[in-house]
Amino acid sequence: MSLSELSVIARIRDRFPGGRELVDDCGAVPPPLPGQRLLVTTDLMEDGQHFSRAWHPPALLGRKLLAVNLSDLDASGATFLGFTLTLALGRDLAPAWVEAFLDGLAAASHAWSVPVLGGDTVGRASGLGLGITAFGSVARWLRRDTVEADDGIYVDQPLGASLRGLRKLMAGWDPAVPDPDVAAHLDPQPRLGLGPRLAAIPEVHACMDISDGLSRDLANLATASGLSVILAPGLDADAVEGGEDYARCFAAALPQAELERRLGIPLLRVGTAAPAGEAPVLHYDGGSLRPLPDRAFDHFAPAQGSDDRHP
Ligand SMILES: Nc1ncnc2c1ncn2[C@@H]1O[C@H](COP(=O)(O)OP(=O)(O)O)[C@@H](O)[C@H]1O
Ligand SMILES: Cc1ncc(C[n+]2csc(CCOP(=O)(O)OP(=O)(O)O)c2C)c(N)n1
Ligand SMILES: [Mg+2]
Repeated sequence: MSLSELSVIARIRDRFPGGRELVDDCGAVPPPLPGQRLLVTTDLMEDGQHFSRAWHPPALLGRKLLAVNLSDLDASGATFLGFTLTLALGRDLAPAWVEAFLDGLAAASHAWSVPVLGGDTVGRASGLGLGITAFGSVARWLRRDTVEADDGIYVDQPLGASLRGLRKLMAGWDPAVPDPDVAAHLDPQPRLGLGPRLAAIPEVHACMDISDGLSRDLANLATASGLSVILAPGLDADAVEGGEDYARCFAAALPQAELERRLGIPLLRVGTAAPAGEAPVLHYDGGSLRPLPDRAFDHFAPAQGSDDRHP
């Protein structure tokens, strides 16, 4: 394949579920299931900002691009209807890189049974911007703004591995050498399907996915819901700073053991909701409750791709 707008679109038509329908100015979003609502989410990934081409195998990057978008839909309780794909491709990209990226993304869209509905392909001088907008159907929308005081806040998988993987890659780790942290960063595995199961439990009041890290995402839940979250004791620094873990993070008024029994998976308690206090997230520091600083990745910090972006 030579790199051209037509060759990229031809490969998408050939390889993706729904690809054969890409013949018009517009695509059609499948209707939500009867009685359900249509949800939409968008995430953009930029070279140097969300990933580095220097270490990210292209097929895994394609898979991660879809995974992070479906993770948002799933955390809202939705099942997947389809997605659009926007590609801004630097003229210096090797055609083989683009092929591998598209093949990884196509394999993921087959695996998660979610068709491509449309998109756009443009060139740019250099660099790479990758965008997906994904649509879903939801019976009960699990939102960020419906946490209730005294809810326990839980996640469905350990946090911090992706950040450790990123640090290793920045320090020169060879991505071909197997490592669980590096794998968590390059190829995150959100537990897709858990969101709708959580939505079916009335005592689960709210849910979101962990993309920015607990220190920011618990604040997102707390602020949206007009209360504070008290961080659970005993979490390590990587779990609190974290980011890109793509765990489901949910608020529930049921004991942990009962939730684990119903869901059939172990959970990690990360906090407790309380009436609004001094800050959105509070933690125990030497016996007293203090505001938890925001340790999330800063998109607008000046240093490109260095650790200074984590304040
Ligand atoms: N440029 C934008 N235009 C409109 N809405 C936006 C824009 N950027 C973010 N949002 C909205 O702001 C909210 C928070 O965004 P974000 O923190 O990126 O969510 P997430 O972590 O789930 O991707 C979401 O409702 C998102 O749709
Ligand atoms: C080269 C590189 N630098 C830094 C990071 C770390 N990083 C980039 S974006 C991000 C947070 C999540 O991205 P964002 O676009 O804010 O996702 P959203 O909350 O919109 O889902 C993190 C931890 C990375 N993955 N790769
Ligand atoms: Mg976003």
